[in-house]
Amino acid sequence: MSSGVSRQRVEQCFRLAALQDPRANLEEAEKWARAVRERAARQQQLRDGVLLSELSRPCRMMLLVNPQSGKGQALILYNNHIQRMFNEAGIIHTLVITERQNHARELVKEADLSQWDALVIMSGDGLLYEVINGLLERPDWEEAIRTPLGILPGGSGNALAASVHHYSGASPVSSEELLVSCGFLLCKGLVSRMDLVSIHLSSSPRLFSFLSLAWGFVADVDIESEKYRHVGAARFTVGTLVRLASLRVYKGRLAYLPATKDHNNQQGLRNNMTVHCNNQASSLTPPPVLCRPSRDSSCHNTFHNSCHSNNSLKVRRSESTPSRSATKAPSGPPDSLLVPLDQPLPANWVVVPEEDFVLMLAMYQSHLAEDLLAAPDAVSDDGVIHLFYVRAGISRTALLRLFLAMEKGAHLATNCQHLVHTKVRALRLEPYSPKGIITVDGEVVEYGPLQAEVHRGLSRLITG
Ligand SMILES: Nc1ncnc2c1ncn2[C@@H]1O[C@H](COP(=O)(O)OP(=O)(O)OP(=O)(O)O)[C@@H](O)[C@H]1O
Repeated sequence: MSSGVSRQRVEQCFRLAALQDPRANLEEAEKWARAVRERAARQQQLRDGVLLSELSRPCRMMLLVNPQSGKGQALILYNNHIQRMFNEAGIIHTLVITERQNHARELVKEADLSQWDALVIMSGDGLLYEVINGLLERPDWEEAIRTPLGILPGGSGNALAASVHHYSGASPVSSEELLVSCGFLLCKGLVSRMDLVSIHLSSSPRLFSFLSLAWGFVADVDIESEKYRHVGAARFTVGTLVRLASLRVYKGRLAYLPATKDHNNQQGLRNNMTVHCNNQASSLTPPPVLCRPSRDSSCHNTFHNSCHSNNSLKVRRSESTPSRSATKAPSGPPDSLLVPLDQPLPANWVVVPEEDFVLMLAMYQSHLAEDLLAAPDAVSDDGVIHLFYVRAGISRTALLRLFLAMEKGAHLATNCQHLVHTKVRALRLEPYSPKGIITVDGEVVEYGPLQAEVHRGLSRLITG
């Protein structure tokens, strides 16, 4: 009744304004047409299952801010941009300033989640990692992990924020504009599903990752560039150049369970808490694509799907800080595709023939950092791990070209014969090199054998 009355009033206002100022007619009509189009598109997305729901109004958010993230400006950015935006949008939010590592994790483990419509993180990706793993450590994890999560970029990597912006269809923007864009998307409050990947390390509890798993060049740059944090996102460029000068080869065995056509066809069929599994399905995998010969003489022939990846993210590593994998194991769903790490792989897995790598990167969101579009066709809940690896033998020039192309997501079109991209549902990595770095969501974990399995749409993400 009241909404009918208010709609009548709005329509009258529109007609009145149109009559009074004919010059504004076109502008006004375009505004209305845009609003109608956007609403229709949103409703279609809700029907298609791309969007799950809208946040209820008024909305109550817990906003977790890491004041140390990025250049230490997160609170200033909140005061300058977010506070007013949220107030105008009628979002009731409680600001929680994190004080130390694992503070956010402890908070969400204990929180009465019925009081919150969403948990929003204003920081780099590390704080969201803590929140997700904290939610999955709760006895009521099945319900808790469905709490809508939001991200506001406050770090120097901001990969998830850049991915959310990308999923909204908007063009790339600068850091501060990214913050405003993500704030706006949070105010819209449209909720999608987000894949999580469970990761087993040899002697640490299972952990959950929402962004990436890296070994070799990418992980090295990520960690080594920590010392250049003061230059912001440019630290990855500096780190890449430094690491290129001392390019290394890593030995190991990589194997994976391919994503199947069957699985991809099921994209519209959403399964809340379990992954669609088909252990018999490797025969349905698309045949490997022979890459076109590259004009770059440093690249040799190979097979497999084309493509590749890059570098970066932030990471805070300190000897006095417990490692990411050192905390209590989350509960969470079972891993139906994995056998124990010390057992042979199931027969339907593919073992990569090469044993010499420059990098391995598994991505489940589109961006590896604000300006690194590593997996351009990834969406938040496609149920696949985008696996990239670069075989040894690539020249420094070719590797640099890949990273530069990645800024626009064009690395997949460079036809580099050393770059392989394939979509998988699970993987196992056994490094042979005695030393190295492995990162999960941009931070260091125990170095050694590991395996991972994607859990489709396990969590909820506000994507706008
Ligand atoms: N007040 C604090 N002081 C120090 N560390 C904190 C504080 N609050 C949270 N942390 C920890 O900082 C770690 C890194 O945070 P996060 O990744 O969000 O930011 P960042 O490292 O600055 O981001 P980026 O890598 O994008 O630069 C998290 O693991 C978190 O536990």
